[in-house]
Amino acid sequence: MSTSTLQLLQAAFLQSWNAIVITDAKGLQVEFANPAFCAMTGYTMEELQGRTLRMLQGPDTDRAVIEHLHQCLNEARYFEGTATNYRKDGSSYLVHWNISPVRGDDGALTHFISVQQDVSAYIQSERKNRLLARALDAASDPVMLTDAAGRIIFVNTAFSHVTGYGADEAVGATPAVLRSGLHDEAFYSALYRSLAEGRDFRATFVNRRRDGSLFHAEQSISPVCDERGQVTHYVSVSKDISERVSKEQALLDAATRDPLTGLHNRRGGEKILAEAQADARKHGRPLSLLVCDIDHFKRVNDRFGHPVGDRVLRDVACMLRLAVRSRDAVIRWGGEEFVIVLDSCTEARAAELAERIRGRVDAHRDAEVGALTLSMGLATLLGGETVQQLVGRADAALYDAKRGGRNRWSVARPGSGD
Ligand SMILES: Nc1nc2c(ncn2[C@@H]2O[C@H](COP(=O)(O)OP(=O)(O)OP(=O)(O)O)[C@@H](O)[C@H]2O)c(=O)[nH]1
Repeated sequence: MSTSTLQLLQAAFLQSWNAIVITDAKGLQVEFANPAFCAMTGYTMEELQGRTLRMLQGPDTDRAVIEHLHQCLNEARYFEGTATNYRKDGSSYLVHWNISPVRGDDGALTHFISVQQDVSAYIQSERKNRLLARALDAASDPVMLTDAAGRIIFVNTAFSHVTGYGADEAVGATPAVLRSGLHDEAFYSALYRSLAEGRDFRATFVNRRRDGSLFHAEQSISPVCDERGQVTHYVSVSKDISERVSKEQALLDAATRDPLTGLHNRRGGEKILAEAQADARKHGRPLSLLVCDIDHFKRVNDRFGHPVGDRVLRDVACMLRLAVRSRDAVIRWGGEEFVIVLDSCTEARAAELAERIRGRVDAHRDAEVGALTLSMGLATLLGGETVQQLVGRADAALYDAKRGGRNRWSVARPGSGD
């Protein structure tokens, strides 16, 4: 070997970032150690030379690894392992190392060379990652991680529990699998804008489970950036608030529903009417209103008692509900009076419906009460008319029907409710 090759090998040995140590053929006494090895162990070359590396072992050094090492040395075989070692100052570190036998030209074993690496920081960060992954998995709220392209790379157990998608199905898919179709484009534009600007996006999402059912989730989506500020991932943490929403809905229903008939009550009805009027104006659609009143209802109460009167109210409510389209709102306006809001319905069609309702109720025979009839007032929204004016005209038409002999319907005249 030329002098320059030898010099090169020596420089490589001395300058290597990896710790290198060369022992005798028994693998016991140190013959050479490079500066990286000295730095890692805290011993000087002089302190190491001629001594065995057993001094690096301590109470936490894995015995099984050391036993395997001895076996390899005895059999002059390659060894690789990881164990806790101790520096001169007593502090410990995790070392991953390998040992290779070195043979002379005649094939006889002359030395062992060992290349070592302090892997404490790596193992610690691995352990921390595992701990974090376990903590995320144990979290009671659903967590989802996606890559920068929006592909799901992790979901926790709570996510699977809430959505019905197992990790194996979710990973590789996109969060679009949860889309309910109930959010408009403006919602998603706000979401994408927020994330593109590096800001968190928080909102109540209506999501769809794997079985098709819907759930409400308070969701927070945050971009995660690398050291250069490039988005690498998105983290979504959510809270299933379906229970809260259904409780709120029940409270809202209690405030806007009539407990006897299950129809909208006057409060809910007024809101529906106001919205229907605004909608009709905006889209130039016709809006008709039917005010229905049970004839001589007082007599029902007086003759059969209040509970029978209640039951009759429920039955009439049911007949009205069945007579209209699902988009039409039936409201218990008060007492024995009902209002039907007929969206996109002309006066002519509303009149047909009024006659159909009248006929059905008239043909019905109540098991206890016998015959029942309804009187109705019909009004169709006029240009510039308020909800109050519309209801006023329908009421006036109802009054006409009552005066006209009951069991009939009347159409409101313009200006009749004033
Ligand atoms: N059972 C029961 N009766 C009610 C309820 N709300 C109002 N009523 C009764 O409905 C009756 C309405 O009587 P009136 O306003 O005189 O009207 P009517 O007897 O139907 O006569 P016309 O409307 O003129 O045909 C009253 O006896 C009220 O007590 C209710 O929730 N349950």
